[in-house]
Amino acid sequence: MGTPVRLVPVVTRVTVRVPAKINLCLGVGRVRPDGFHPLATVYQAVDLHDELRITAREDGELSVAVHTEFDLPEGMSVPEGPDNIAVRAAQLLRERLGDPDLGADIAIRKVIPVAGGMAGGSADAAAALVGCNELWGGGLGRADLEPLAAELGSDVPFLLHGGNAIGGGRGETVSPVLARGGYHWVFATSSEGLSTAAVYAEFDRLNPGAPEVPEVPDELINALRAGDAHALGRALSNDLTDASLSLRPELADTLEVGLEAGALGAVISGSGPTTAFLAASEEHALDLAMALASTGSAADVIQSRGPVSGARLV
Ligand SMILES: C[C@@](CO)(OP(=O)(O)O)[C@H](O)COP(=O)(O)OP(=O)(O)OC[C@H]1O[C@@H](n2ccc(N)nc2=O)[C@H](O)[C@@H]1O
Ligand SMILES: Nc1ncnc2c1ncn2[C@@H]1O[C@H](COP(=O)(O)OP(=O)(O)O)[C@@H](O)[C@H]1O
Repeated sequence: MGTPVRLVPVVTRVTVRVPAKINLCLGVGRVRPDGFHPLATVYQAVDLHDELRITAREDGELSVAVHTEFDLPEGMSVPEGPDNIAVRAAQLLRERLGDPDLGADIAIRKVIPVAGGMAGGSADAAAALVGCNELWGGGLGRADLEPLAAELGSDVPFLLHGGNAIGGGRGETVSPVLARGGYHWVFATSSEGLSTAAVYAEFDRLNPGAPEVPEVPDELINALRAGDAHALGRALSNDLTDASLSLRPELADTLEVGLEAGALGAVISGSGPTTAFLAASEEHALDLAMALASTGSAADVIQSRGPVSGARLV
């Protein structure tokens, strides 16, 4: 009989990369009794990544430090404490694993715009689930992490998957879309964030007759199946557009500039205020980016590609 063996983590530090998302279509139905809206959306994960470096601790402490690569929208901050959604994700996983001594120092390098409609917080939550599961030897598979992800936020489960996927329910049920091709995007960010809850509330005010069951347009699925960027550009849609424009009218000008500069399609990303423009090629994306940057209305103009994978250890 020797001394009891204490299980120690196999690794002491992991790095996880996690993408942003856009909604190629966002069908929104009438608000449910629980306050959420039924959605019929197609998510695409795009090549704009946050990176989380997570170091194990054995004293049950969870800390977070955030380094942003850009100026935050006015009046906006990313919490560096228990309110950070990456910390909430780690806490939830720890409860699921049932060991209060599990701890971690989480360092987030933020590249995804904050409060921009690109799910940056949700992405960090998905990354923290994947990273801490590895670090703590949790042994949970993606299917086990999904319910935890859904508890953290409606679009967290998609960030575990990535690619192109249909989102149903309140956005948390995710099924992959058979799709072909890669797409070139240009994003125009804003110096002012938009609250998701405020945009949904404005949607309710503007749409008392919203359908109970929203639908994904066939044209969009067909465009993705065919890998046809021109058809995809024509099929982009977002039921939150009027609500976002009602709160931020100047976004209409940005959409117009991109379309006049030849974008195949333009759409507000999720609840906004980031706007997304589809280009036919890398060169076309550069032309669009220059046209958008020259107006000076965007905080930043970013070229990107999609689809890419979800949260991954690197
Ligand atoms: C609009 C979307 C489109 O993908 O993306 P973002 O623009 O935030 O990136 C999502 O629905 C955002 O999902 P997420 O940001 O995870 O929302 P949650 O944390 O679950 O909810 C925040 C708030 O948004 C509202 N909400 C969210 C989802 C939903 N289907 N109906 C809602 O009404 C509720 O008021 C809720 O309190
Ligand atoms: N790790 C995080 N990254 C970004 N925002 C976070 C994070 N944790 C909490 N938040 C809070 O979430 C809100 C922004 O959420 P975010 O996911 O960036 O926007 P959106 O829902 O528009 O995609 C802000 O109020 C921010 O303070």
